[in-house]
Amino acid sequence: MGGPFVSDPMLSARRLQVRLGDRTVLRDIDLDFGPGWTAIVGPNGAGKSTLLRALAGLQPLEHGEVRLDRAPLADWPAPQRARRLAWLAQQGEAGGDLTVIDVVRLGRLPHLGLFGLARGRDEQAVRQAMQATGCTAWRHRRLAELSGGERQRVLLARALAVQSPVLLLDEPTTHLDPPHQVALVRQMARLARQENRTIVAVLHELSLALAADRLVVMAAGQIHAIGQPGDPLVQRTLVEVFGGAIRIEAVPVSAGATEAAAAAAEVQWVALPRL
Ligand SMILES: Nc1ncnc2c1ncn2[C@@H]1O[C@H](COP(=O)(O)OP(=O)(O)OP(=O)(O)O)[C@@H](O)[C@H]1O
Repeated sequence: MGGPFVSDPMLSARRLQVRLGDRTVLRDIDLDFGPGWTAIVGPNGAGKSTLLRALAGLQPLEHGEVRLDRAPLADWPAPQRARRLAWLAQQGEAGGDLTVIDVVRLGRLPHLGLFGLARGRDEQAVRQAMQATGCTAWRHRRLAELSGGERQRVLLARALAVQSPVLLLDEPTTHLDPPHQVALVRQMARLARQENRTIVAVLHELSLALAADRLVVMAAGQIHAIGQPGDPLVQRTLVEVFGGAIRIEAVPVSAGATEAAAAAAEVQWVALPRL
């Protein structure tokens, strides 16, 4: 997946423009997303979350259009759209009195048949999502009682339980410890490569983002570069938008614990602070 255009996109944005208050926070965004996982990176305030919200149909646009499976997002009936596109918000809600398993089951709501009856397939999806995020053991605890990282894993499980072809994740690694960050990256790579899912994740952890199939580098409401993590132009732009505060290095894949994040690649790219 190279530039902004992908041959058979699941999700497309054309000439997106968003104004918030008196500021244009997204300007003329053209992007296509097909099967694979894309990381959106850039400095605070670059417009990453606004872009993800726009892609999810949650952000009013000044102009432009988002298409899901070639049809305008606004034309999709809500349940069909919710089956095709799952979303993890930046700041997960506390969840009130709901237990973990009930929260994850919410991910199956768009699939429920007549009278809201859950089928075996729904329970299997819930089980798999809880296993993938390591929250099976707390399934009967209340979401409100969990730590920040535990809650994030439950909300991730809810998004995974949808089993949607398109998955939009806003800072999914927030509060996660390193093993769970790596597990999530492996999970995204697996879903993208083995199940052909289209995954778009806003990430602040640049070394995790550099394991993606494709990076979108944003700053000041615009896209500054798009390409594979090994692309020198993408790497140069990444260093530039962060004001030279980072450097990017190649690490041989056999070098250690983060090996799996790079999957089939020969090297893994890591971003290090320039101290
Ligand atoms: N309601 C609002 N009114 C005016 N400006 C807003 C409003 N909400 C957000 N913004 C501005 O829009 C810009 C983009 O915000 P956004 O949350 O998309 O950035 P981001 O790249 O996700 O940032 P971060 O890395 O800090 O999460 C920021 O400059 C922010 O200050």
